[in-house]
Amino acid sequence: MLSQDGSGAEILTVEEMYSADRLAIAGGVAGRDLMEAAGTAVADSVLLYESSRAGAVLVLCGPGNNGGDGFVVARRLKAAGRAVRLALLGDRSALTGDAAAAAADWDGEIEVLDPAGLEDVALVVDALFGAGLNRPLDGLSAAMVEAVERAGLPVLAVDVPSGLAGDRGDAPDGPAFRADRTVTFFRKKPAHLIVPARFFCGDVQVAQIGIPESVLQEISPRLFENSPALWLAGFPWRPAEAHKYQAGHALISGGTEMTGAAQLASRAALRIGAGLVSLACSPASLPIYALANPSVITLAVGAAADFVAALADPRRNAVLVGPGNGVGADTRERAIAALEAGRSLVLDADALTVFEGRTEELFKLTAASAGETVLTPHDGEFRRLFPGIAGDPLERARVAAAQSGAIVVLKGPDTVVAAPDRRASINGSAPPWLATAGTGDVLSGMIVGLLAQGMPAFLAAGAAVWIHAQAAFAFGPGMISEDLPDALPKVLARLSDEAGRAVDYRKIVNNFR
Ligand SMILES: NC(=O)C1=CN([C@@H]2O[C@H](COP(=O)(O)OP(=O)(O)OC[C@H]3O[C@@H](n4cnc5c(N)ncnc54)[C@H](OP(=O)(O)O)[C@@H]3O)[C@@H](O)[C@H]2O)[C@H](O)CC1
Ligand SMILES: [K+]
Repeated sequence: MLSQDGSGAEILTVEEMYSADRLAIAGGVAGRDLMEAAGTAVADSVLLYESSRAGAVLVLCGPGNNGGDGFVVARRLKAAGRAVRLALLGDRSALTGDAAAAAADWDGEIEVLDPAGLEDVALVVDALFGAGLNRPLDGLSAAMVEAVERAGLPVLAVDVPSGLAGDRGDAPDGPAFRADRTVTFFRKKPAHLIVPARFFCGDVQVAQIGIPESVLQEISPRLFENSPALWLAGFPWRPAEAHKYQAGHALISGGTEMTGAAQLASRAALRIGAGLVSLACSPASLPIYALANPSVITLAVGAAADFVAALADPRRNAVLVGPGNGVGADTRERAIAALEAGRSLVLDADALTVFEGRTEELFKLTAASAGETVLTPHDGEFRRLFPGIAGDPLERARVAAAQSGAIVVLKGPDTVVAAPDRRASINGSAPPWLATAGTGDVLSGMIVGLLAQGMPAFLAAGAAVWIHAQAAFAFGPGMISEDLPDALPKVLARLSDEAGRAVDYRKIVNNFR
């Protein structure tokens, strides 16, 4: 599942985090040591980033181990010479276990939580609730959130901003801190990545606190942060001795009116490394495609039957139907032909819309197909194709993948790639300017380009989503879709260095010198 190194891409649910805790403690790590390391990591983050602030750090401690972390933070900051105040929600006598031990090591005053007592405060450390939040904030904690917000004070959240449920990406049910920074432990949770929960966390830092990596074998998480750690080891770099047929052949279905979409997709498929790209289009639109895309093979295809003929060539091993194809029977027939031909297939845009209200027919075909299918809906297409599925993007993509037997790419600022076996990746960052016309066509072209090169669909979709966002970041604001395919090589070059392939390419260049 994970690339060989698998370094740190896993995302753990709250339940899995508690298991990691238990497994670490069962393996001989003392819970108190975990808490000491957690609190120290938070204190270090304050000292590193907030040292400029005059005024007191106010540590808000809750009744559990999140609060226990807070006692460690306060003690460490005080020892480092920072002005620190500590306020506890509930009674000190109610503290148990590691939290009680951490409180016993605190030699300062323990105030009662007081929304009115913020005047000399420069920074709030939120150690009220973390993984254990199980209901919306109310009473004093809710009042505290409001008072801190009104005072405009910066917040550093311990593990998860209080008020946010760690496993959910949707907006919190009640008040929640809007943290400038969150320090979490061992691995991120879904709330740290899924929009809008992610926006309450600010900059998320992951601290290692002594939980051994080996616990992951036992937990075997199914959720990952989309990053090269997940798929770089399986990225289809072109070997030195390769010829173009070894890098696959993508067949892309082009529309007659909207001729831009398939061109963007074709260029992107070539740029991501497909050996050949054939663009199947109507005879009337062929000159438009042929003139504008010299490196793309244009295929005159009239009725759907001709598209079936184009699929007869097994070398055309990956297919994309949808971008600019038009919402009509012909598009649906092309998609069905590709599914029946058992090719690796991306269905995007119109090829999704044409199955509205006909998902049973689609799912029968995707389940029966010998090839892997990738569906790439944006939110609107998703809701039309899967009207009955509710929840946050992660949950919805997972349910749709299970129902359709396909890889589902639910596009958004936190694009989720989900597989039928519940594996899923969340893309943690994409620039706002990526949401512009045509970028979806480029993405679907990148996915089919990687499928053509034999990359497994779950990893191909993840790699394409991540590289797509990075290319957009690299280009910067003002980017339009035409810029994206040509912005890919820079990201690929960076990745090839990261993959340690740089030596090969330099060797090749030196050979030709
Ligand atoms: N491996 C790690 O990640 C480590 C994490 N640590 C820290 O431990 C917390 C989790 O601690 P836990 O005690 O399990 O839970 P919390 O401290 O988050 O919550 C404490 C209790 O608060 C009650 N609760 C929940 N929601 C509310 C609410 N809205 N209002 C009032 N009270 C609430 C609930 O108890 P109930 O009995 O009332 O249900 C919670 O149990 C984790 O976040 C890390 O910060 C370890 O320190 C180190 C290892
Ligand atoms: K917290």
